[in-house]
Amino acid sequence: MSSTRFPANFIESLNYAPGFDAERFGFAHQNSPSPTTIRINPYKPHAIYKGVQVPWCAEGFYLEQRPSFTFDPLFHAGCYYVQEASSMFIAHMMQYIRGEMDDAIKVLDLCAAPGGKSTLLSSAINNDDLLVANEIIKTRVPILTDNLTKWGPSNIVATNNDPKDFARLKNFFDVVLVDAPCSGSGMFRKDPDAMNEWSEANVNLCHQRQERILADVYPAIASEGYLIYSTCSYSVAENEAVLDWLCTEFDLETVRIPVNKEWGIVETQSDVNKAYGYRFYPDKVQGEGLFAACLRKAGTTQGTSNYKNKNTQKPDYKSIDLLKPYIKDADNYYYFKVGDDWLAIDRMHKDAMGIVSNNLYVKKSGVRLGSIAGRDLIPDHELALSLLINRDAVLNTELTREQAIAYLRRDNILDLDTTQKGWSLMTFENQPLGWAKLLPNRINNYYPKEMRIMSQAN
Ligand SMILES: C[S@@+](CC[C@H](N)C(=O)[O-])C[C@H]1O[C@@H](n2cnc3c(N)ncnc32)[C@H](O)[C@@H]1O
Repeated sequence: MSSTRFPANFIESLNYAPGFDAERFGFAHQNSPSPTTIRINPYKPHAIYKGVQVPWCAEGFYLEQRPSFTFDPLFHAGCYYVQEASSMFIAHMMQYIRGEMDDAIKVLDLCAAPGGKSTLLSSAINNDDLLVANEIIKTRVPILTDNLTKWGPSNIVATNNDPKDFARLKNFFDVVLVDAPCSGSGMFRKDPDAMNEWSEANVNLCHQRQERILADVYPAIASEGYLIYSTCSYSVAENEAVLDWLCTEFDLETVRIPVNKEWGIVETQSDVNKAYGYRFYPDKVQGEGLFAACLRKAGTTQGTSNYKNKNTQKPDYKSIDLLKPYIKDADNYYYFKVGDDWLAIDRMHKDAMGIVSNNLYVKKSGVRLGSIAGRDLIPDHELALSLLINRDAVLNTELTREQAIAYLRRDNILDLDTTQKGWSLMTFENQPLGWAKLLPNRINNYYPKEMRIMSQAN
């Protein structure tokens, strides 16, 4: 048996990492393949195949095989997200701390693309809560917003900002998740190419960047609010050492998260401040490498509620009345315009969204409904996949699997027997995929070009 070739000094560098067992760790990398896991969307219930449950996440499941997700219409409908099992532990942390807070909360996912943890946080919070999902790298924002669109809720705002911009929102967020960019050793089994990037020097650079990101966002955490910090690195420098630095530099105290011993998670404490952290090793859990920790900000910080918020849009009741039939519980939403398009967000999030959009670069807020031409709504893709759509107000056309794949490729849909005319939701197993316009002798496919299936294999 040949052994996995880890980068030079990698194994030695982990000798003091809590719970690290070089032999078992090497064996797991050589002999046990990465499990395939999905997390189902609780807002889009569907009888999809569910395997064995991920111990720390009620919505996570191990699959026996890796199917072709690209050619599963339910994947495109947002019925589930393909996510590595250890990462789902953030849902367990979020549920625990959500239980400690009574009122509606505002949550920030600071390093959010492609959106795995944003969709996970979205499932762990209430409708009264607001999630802001931020990504610094502009080219990574579309994948984030596409995944949020597919997931469906309307209580999410996506932004494209540098962490330092969040200093403008002092004491604004009750929970901040920093899923930090890291040296990536936790992904070595799943993605062996990641080993080429690893070096001790890079671990140190990552450590410095992690401190910078955390220092930048710290002012945005509310008094008595929570910071969840996670990496997919095994290195102490990127994990426990960062906790020690946080506890020394800022008014933060450790939060111990209850974990079941049988889950195989290693609970650690940092050297100096004894801050709790949770380590995942592939030889101890069915999942990849992860580190996660939770800290709480002391309740003494003086905040300001004097945020920049100049929301001056006057309501256009004629247009809003035209939109309302398309929306379930339509009076619960605030309707506003961006360019020609109408958007809707839960009424209780109007002020918070106003503050966010006056201070940050917003790329998506609530649900984009579409534009109004004459007395008709030209519906947006976001509306089709959202949870707020009133499906009784529009046509619904059910597709076979082959037709659904053709639709998702933006090909012609063959053998579609329909006498109905107008805008229609195209559905597969009753789950909306997007819009098409049914015309007397053809169908116009409005599935977004940039989201279409490109791959030819099926
Ligand atoms: C570990 S990934 C996030 C994965 C994501 N949370 C998920 O679960 O799908 C780290 C993210 O941080 C972003 N990032 C890179 N450099 C950054 C910086 N200096 N400040 C903030 N975010 C950064 C990356 O673009 C990347 O999207």
